[in-house]
Amino acid sequence: MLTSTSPTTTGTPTAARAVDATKVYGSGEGAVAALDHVSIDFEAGRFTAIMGPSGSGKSTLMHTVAGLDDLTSGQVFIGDIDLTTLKDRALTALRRDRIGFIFQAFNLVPTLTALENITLPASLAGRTPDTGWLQQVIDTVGLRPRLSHRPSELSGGQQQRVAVARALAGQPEIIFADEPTGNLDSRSSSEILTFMRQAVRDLGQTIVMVTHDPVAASYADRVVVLADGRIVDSIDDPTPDAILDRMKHLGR
Ligand SMILES: Nc1ncnc2c1ncn2[C@@H]1O[C@H](COP(=O)(O)OP(=O)(O)OP(=O)(O)O)[C@@H](O)[C@H]1O
Repeated sequence: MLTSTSPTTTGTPTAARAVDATKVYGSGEGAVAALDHVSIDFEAGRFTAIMGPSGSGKSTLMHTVAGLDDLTSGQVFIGDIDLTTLKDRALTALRRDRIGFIFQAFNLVPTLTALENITLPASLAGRTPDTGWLQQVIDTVGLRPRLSHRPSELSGGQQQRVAVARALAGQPEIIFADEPTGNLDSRSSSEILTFMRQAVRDLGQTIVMVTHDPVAASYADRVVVLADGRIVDSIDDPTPDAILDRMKHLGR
């Protein structure tokens, strides 16, 4: 894991970065700059939250850095690889081999067991997951007693734990999580966020998470705040109060 990260000027390896990234939707008078010359490093082995008002460009930033959408100008890197130079097939392979995803809707396959769902990406890629690692992930997310259950036999929180384990199982260089607790009650949310936190602390995982929730964001090492397609703030070791306070200063 984390083999091809590149050092920043501060010496901290970055798992992903955007350089002068701009994304414009539409043209002429109707053009919207969803990202407006954004440059940011996502450091390896850290948990970063992306916050900002609705329409500020959070999803666009995540989707372009994850290679799910292209930029109008600028560059995005996963490790040392400039995604803007890759053709579709290479991009698909890179997403499959090096990136993990967790979505708000858990996106599990209903006919497969929890264990089969966890190992599905590796199976599709023709790989056998590292057994020791898989066991560690299963224990980290506390799923051992539920491995033979199908998604319909699991609570929402348990289903999202399966999705977290699925993302972790392939030892991706970086995991992108899009509102991963948006569909969960507060208890399940705090469980999932605790697992994500643990994965960063104990397993060295890199996670980037989009969220609207200051409590969810407070589990991160750093919160990056977007407004109108630009990065307007960055908060280290955030607390919910500190985040709320800084968001208030955005005047929204
Ligand atoms: N496919 C699209 N076509 C046109 N405009 C788009 C498209 N996708 C996003 N936008 C616009 O780009 C801007 C940023 O959208 P984005 O979804 O990245 O914001 P967001 O911060 O994730 O919002 P939310 O919190 O509501 O999900 C918005 O003004 C949005 O309307």
